Amino acid sequence: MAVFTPLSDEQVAHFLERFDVGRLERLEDVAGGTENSTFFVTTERHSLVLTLFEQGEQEELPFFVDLLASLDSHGLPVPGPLFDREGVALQHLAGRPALLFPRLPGRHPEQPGLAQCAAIGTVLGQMHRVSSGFQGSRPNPRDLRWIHAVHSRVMSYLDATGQQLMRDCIDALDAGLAPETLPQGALHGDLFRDNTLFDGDRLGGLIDFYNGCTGDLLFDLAIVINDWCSDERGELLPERYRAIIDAYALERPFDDAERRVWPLMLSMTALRYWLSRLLVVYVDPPAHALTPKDPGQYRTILTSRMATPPPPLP
Ligand SMILES: Nc1ncnc2c1ncn2[C@@H]1O[C@H](COP(=O)(O)OP(=O)(O)O)[C@@H](O)[C@H]1O
Ligand SMILES: N[C@@H](CCOP(=O)(O)O)C(=O)O
Repeated sequence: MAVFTPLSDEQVAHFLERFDVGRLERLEDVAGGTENSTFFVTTERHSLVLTLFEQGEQEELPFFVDLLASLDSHGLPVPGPLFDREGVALQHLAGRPALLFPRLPGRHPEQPGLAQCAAIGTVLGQMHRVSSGFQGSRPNPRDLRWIHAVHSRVMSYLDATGQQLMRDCIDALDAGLAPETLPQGALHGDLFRDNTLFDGDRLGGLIDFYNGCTGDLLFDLAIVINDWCSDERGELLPERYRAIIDAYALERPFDDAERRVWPLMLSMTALRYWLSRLLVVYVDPPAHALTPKDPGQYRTILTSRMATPPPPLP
């Protein structure tokens, strides 16, 4: 379930009066999602999504509004926030910060086909190309410094092999990644399949930008590759990999530093999710009872990335 703060039709009808969207026709709770309360809102003229922010860094919300509005203004398929008649996007409803978005079409792809992989590579490359000019700043909260800061909190929950894997990965990142300077820009920060919508092979859009930040563009691509292209054993699926990488490179070619660090970036983002999932399971469970995501999946992916270098970037 993903409605932690229920809303009545009356509350939402009253809220919508601030916007030029027409009268409320239907309000539905959205079952998916993990952090915020999400509602589908149908008015006389629009299909919308209403999000109430339940947790997280609420002072960061203006950054997310600016980022989405900027990407939307460049014609990227993202839900650009709606502004009310006074030009304000960020609202309050039922004691929570609230945003209203257009509802994008489609469903999350579980087993993405090659056309879907190419589409996500293209749009991520386009997004990175325009986002390098984005003026906002939110340093990546899940970078190498974060890994250094939190890994000791989960070590005692790992067996000896897991501890060694984590140490070896951090040592490799310190030696090979830390000294490099990579192309920068705004990132989605969590572009898993379940943060995309597809109508057949047509990309409906990218959603859930609440891990959005600024930093190494390659970090974003590595997250996509690990989620979209890993099999049960954590190994890369070569056809999906090629489809994403080639489509991305046509939009934003890689530089030499990115080619050098690519294997490490895949390991780093695998470690980032292994760690964040371990923290949820053992250290800092969320306030709401939800089934936690399996840390073991990302341990398996990291083991594979550390053992087998990926095909090089073009
Ligand atoms: N703009 C949108 N268009 C269509 N569906 C959306 C949109 N935003 C969210 N959703 C739906 O709501 C679900 C939860 O949204 P999400 O932002 O991922 O929540 P959470 O931050 O709680 O994980 C998504 O999986 C998707 O089905
Ligand atoms: N997609 C992530 C969940 C979001 O990451 P978080 O760091 O914000 O918890 C996953 O699959 O673990």
